Amino acid sequence: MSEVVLRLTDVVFRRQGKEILHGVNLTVRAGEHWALLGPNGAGKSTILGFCGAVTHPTTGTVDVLGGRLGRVELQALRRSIGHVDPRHPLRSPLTIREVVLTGVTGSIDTPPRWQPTPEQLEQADELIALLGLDGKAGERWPTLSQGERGRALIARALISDPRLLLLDEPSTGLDVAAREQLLETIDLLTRTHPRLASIVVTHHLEELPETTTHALLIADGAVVSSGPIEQAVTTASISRAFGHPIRVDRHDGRWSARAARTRSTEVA
Ligand SMILES: Nc1ncnc2c1ncn2[C@@H]1O[C@H](COP(=O)(O)OP(=O)(O)OP(=O)(O)O)[C@@H](O)[C@H]1O
Repeated sequence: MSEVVLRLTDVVFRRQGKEILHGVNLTVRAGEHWALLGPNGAGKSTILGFCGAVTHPTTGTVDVLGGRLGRVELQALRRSIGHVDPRHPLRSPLTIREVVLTGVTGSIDTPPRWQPTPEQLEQADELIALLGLDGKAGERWPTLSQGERGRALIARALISDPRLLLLDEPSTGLDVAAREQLLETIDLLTRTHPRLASIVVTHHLEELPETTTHALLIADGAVVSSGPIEQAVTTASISRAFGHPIRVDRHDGRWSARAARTRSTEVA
């Protein structure tokens, strides 16, 4: 079996007298691609905060890349985790190439007096091409579409050669074509980076990459189902998690969900 990249054991999280997570278990291994699914307020971002070595659990343990949160230096751990956040707080008009290079420095802006090595520049350009942004390396952040920004941020995350890639609602704000291009790119990573493990957070089954292997479905801070995606994502589990009768389908590797309605003709 592949090595464990991430393990959450009996994780409980309390804030302001409220229990937000009630004992979550999750084991992610190298090469696995997880979806973290659930309705608004279920606790997805909170779980992603542990995976990204950003927050500590109240009780329970979180082991990320062999280091236990609370015992290892978080900054060092974070360098091995690629975190793609669509709300990336960039203010200055960096070019795509510069944005990708901020993945080397782990900063939002290019640090003063920092110069990339020729190898880092070459790697940035290779990733820019891999992410389908060929010929756009010199274009500036404010002029980019949401889809281009998303792909630039994935290149930024990959330049530090992470073992774990976290994608927080990567399709938010994308039109259908941009979403499909992004999903194709994420699928491509399974071939170019076969050891990489990933976790995609989403509310929408339609936004799952075809290459998703596992899913953790949560509702109200508790696990509804977890495991290989075909077992974890079913009409019953999704209906339970979202508190509504939802029919789940899969066609050509892609998932879809819609309300399970009884047609009036069938009722008659
Ligand atoms: N630091 C905090 N203090 C108090 N409550 C918090 C804190 N962090 C999260 N919560 C609460 O915990 C619950 C889970 O939040 P979380 O953001 O993890 O859910 P989510 O599944 O990511 O939701 P969404 O899909 O809306 O982004 C919410 O009710 C939220 O208000």
